[in-house]
Amino acid sequence: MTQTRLHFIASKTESISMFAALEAAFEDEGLPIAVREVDEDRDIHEVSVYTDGDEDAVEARMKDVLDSLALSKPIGRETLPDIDWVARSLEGLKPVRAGRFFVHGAHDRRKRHSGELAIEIEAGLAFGTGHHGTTAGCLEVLEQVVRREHPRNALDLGTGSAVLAIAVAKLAHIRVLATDIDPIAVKVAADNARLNHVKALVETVTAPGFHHPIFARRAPFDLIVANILARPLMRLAPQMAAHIAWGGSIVLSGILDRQRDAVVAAYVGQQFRHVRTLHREGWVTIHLKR
Ligand SMILES: C[S@@+](CC[C@H](N)C(=O)[O-])C[C@H]1O[C@@H](n2cnc3c(N)ncnc32)[C@H](O)[C@@H]1O
Repeated sequence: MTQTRLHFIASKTESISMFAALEAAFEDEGLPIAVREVDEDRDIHEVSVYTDGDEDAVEARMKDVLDSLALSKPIGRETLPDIDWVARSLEGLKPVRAGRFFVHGAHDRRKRHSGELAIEIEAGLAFGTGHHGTTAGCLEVLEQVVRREHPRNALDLGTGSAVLAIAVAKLAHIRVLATDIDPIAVKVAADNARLNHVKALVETVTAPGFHHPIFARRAPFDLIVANILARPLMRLAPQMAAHIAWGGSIVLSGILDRQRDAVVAAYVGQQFRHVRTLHREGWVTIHLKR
């Protein structure tokens, strides 16, 4: 699919506030946004929004966001060549260490250390190589929760590449239900579970939120991890409460720093109590218990 990059030049200060404002504006669509330093001495930065949809509509919303910050910038367009960018970017990915986990591609198998829990991810078309602050944050919190609480029945909602489901299965040796709204991600998740020798423990299912008969069979869970986004997570709070066992833990991410209080409030309203918030690269991972 052809992608378009819409971009403009800004100072560092402007680019920081624009990044946050654009991320909020395009949160629901999940459009990738990037800031890169062009020339540090002259304070030139470039802000880009990537879309494979209606670029006129995206440009109009970028202008609205610029207006709301009283900024006016000419917006340029670049049509990106038709390349499998996920596959291309994976080739150059460095492995990630989060807690005891070592998440790597096939090319870094030899870098595994003994004592580490290695997870091999060839994510391809699904999110979750471990590089994003939200995934790494979940891995770190999950390690602590599993060590302390010894869960026996886990759910990874919004599994993407299945990186988190694989992590829980490898660490706790328990069954994990791994669900995603996107059937392509579910196929990738199943392939990754097989690649990591936990296919017998990780069951993959396509489901939006909790809409699937499997939840009636598999709930209540004593551990739920969901790395989605703040708004869907807030909407899901009552159903999370309905599917978690008393004393169980939930680990939530995909939440920006400034959205943390609203998400915690939504879950406190469902009789969860806040245990810990981990901050990583502008994102938070929240651990709550019921
Ligand atoms: C940010 S990725 C997280 C992937 C992986 N769990 C990780 O932590 O790296 C979010 C995933 O959630 C899925 N998703 C978004 N909304 C969902 C929903 N309502 N129900 C199920 N999956 C959803 C997306 O398709 C995507 O694969």
